[in-house]
Amino acid sequence: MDRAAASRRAVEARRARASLKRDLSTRVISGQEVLRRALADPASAAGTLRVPEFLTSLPAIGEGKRDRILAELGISPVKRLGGLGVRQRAALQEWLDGRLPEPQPRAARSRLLVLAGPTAVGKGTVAAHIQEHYPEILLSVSATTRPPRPGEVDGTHYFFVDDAAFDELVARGELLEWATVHNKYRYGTPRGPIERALADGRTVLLEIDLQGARQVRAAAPDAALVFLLPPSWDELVQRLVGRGTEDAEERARRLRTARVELAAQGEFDYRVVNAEVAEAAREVVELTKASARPS
Ligand SMILES: Nc1ncnc2c1ncn2[C@@H]1O[C@H](COP(=O)(O)OP(=O)(O)OP(=O)(O)O)[C@@H](O)[C@H]1O
Ligand SMILES: Nc1nc2c(ncn2[C@@H]2O[C@H](COP(=O)(O)O)[C@@H](O)[C@H]2O)c(=O)[nH]1
Repeated sequence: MDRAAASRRAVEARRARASLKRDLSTRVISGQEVLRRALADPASAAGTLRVPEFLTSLPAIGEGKRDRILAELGISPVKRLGGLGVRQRAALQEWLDGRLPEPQPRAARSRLLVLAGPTAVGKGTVAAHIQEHYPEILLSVSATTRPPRPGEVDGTHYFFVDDAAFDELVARGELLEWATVHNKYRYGTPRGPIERALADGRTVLLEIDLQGARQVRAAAPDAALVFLLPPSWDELVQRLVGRGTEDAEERARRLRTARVELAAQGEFDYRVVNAEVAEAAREVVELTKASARPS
């Protein structure tokens, strides 16, 4: 293999291990399953994961605890999961089996998932990707008083309504949550389709702003809140400008809100970086899969 190919493979392997560690820490995958994969294929992402990294990716294990476990099991910190000897594997397996079950994350008890994040981070793009590639998940269609952008279709992207119609939706209690976003237009989540989908056992995704996410948390404490992050602030600005749908004044207004939203990311159950749309969508969907598990 030439040097370039070897370096590409090394980058891919690092990415696969990072993704596995994320899945472990969010309990999308169990430690037992990772160990099983490592033993089945020592060259896989699981097999090439170092034992200390594996341990600290497990919920509630910090560096101190990790070092005590390694000493207790007699495993050297340089060992990879796929390179463990028979006795070490057995010791690690026994230790994993003996761990108290972790409390399930919030998502594991809910099928209502909220996707929020600053303007232009890609919420709509990621949500659209999910709608196209994972049709089993219902993407809620919001009502808004904002006028449609070119190409936006009533009933598909939003229900575009005037102020009087929005007032009626609020008065009749037909919205699960609503907010004035960026201090300008009102947006709200119609309650009916969500309640019907949840009653049918479907998972529902809401793409809404921070104020709405807080209201959903209050109304449905089991809902899982996911915050979508940009790779950097500059990239966020670039995406907003590149989208080309707002004038300079509106962009400035949205970026002011973005700073407030970014400061609130700690309120969310999960954070997903949208560097690449399909990968971010996959991460969100993994959370919805966890959410579909019976508690
Ligand atoms: N991973 C990505 N890499 C590069 N560009 C992206 C990525 N995700 C989204 N974009 C682009 O960024 C722009 C903003 O995306 P989008 O409209 O989905 O953001 P949003 O979070 O829904 O914004 P808003 O809250 O303002 O409605 C779009 O032009 C989209 O194509
Ligand atoms: N609270 C709610 N916020 C919503 C809802 N639908 C969309 N949004 C958020 O509004 C902004 C702006 O959207 P845009 O389409 O004008 O760019 C964005 O943050 C959306 O997430 C809703 O039903 N409730």
